[in-house]
Amino acid sequence: MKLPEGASLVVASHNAGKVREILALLAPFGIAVKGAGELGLPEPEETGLTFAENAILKARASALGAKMYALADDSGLAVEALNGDPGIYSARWAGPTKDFSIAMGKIESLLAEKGVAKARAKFVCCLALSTPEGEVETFQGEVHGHLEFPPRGTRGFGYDPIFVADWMSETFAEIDPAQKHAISHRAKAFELFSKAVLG
Ligand SMILES: O=c1nc[nH]c2c1ncn2[C@H]1C[C@H](O)[C@@H](COP(=O)(O)OP(=O)(O)OP(=O)(O)O)O1
Ligand SMILES: [Mg+2]
Repeated sequence: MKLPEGASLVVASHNAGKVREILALLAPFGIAVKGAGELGLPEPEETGLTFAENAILKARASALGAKMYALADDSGLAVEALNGDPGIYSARWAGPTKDFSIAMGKIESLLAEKGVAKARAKFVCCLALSTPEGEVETFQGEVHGHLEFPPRGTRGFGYDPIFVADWMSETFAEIDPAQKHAISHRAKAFELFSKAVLG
């Protein structure tokens, strides 16, 4: 589907780090963008069992609530040796206070128990666009790499301080945001989204 000329878009996320990245990716397209928070839209319960299901339910909730086009992002870190955990539960592993040092510590201890060093992992991002009527389309991207402990870097958000992409030596929290936008799971999903919807 195409975003109609002049239509504005709600970014259906309550995660400030994510919203910052999506706004940066959207910036070159000159679309009027609003945040779900500023429109007072609720944060729906993420009852889906896949990234796509959760992205769709978040996009629909904002689109129907605001009567606007809405773009949602469901994403997470999947660790191979942990059978893909935390996966769609990546935000929930950080607990109600959203403390990612707890979540990263949990991954570190689970890997230590298994005796796994430099665990293979990937970030996954599924973007869902909903029309004001609730018709949806999804776009998914991944970036592959491994985990390093202890966490390093102060940029980015979430699990960025332990993730090192293939062919890189710095974590996602150490690199320039522009470098992350060149290779990230979110950037890859956004590339598919922008070609299909904004092109
Ligand atoms: O680029 C990333 N760099 C580091 N960590 C990341 C990234 N992308 C997702 N993640 C982790 C943290 C985030 O909290 C969780 C997504 O969970 P997810 O439910 O999709 O988002 P959320 O609850 O934080 O905000 P919201 O649902 O309102 O969009 O995965
Ligand atoms: Mg969430």
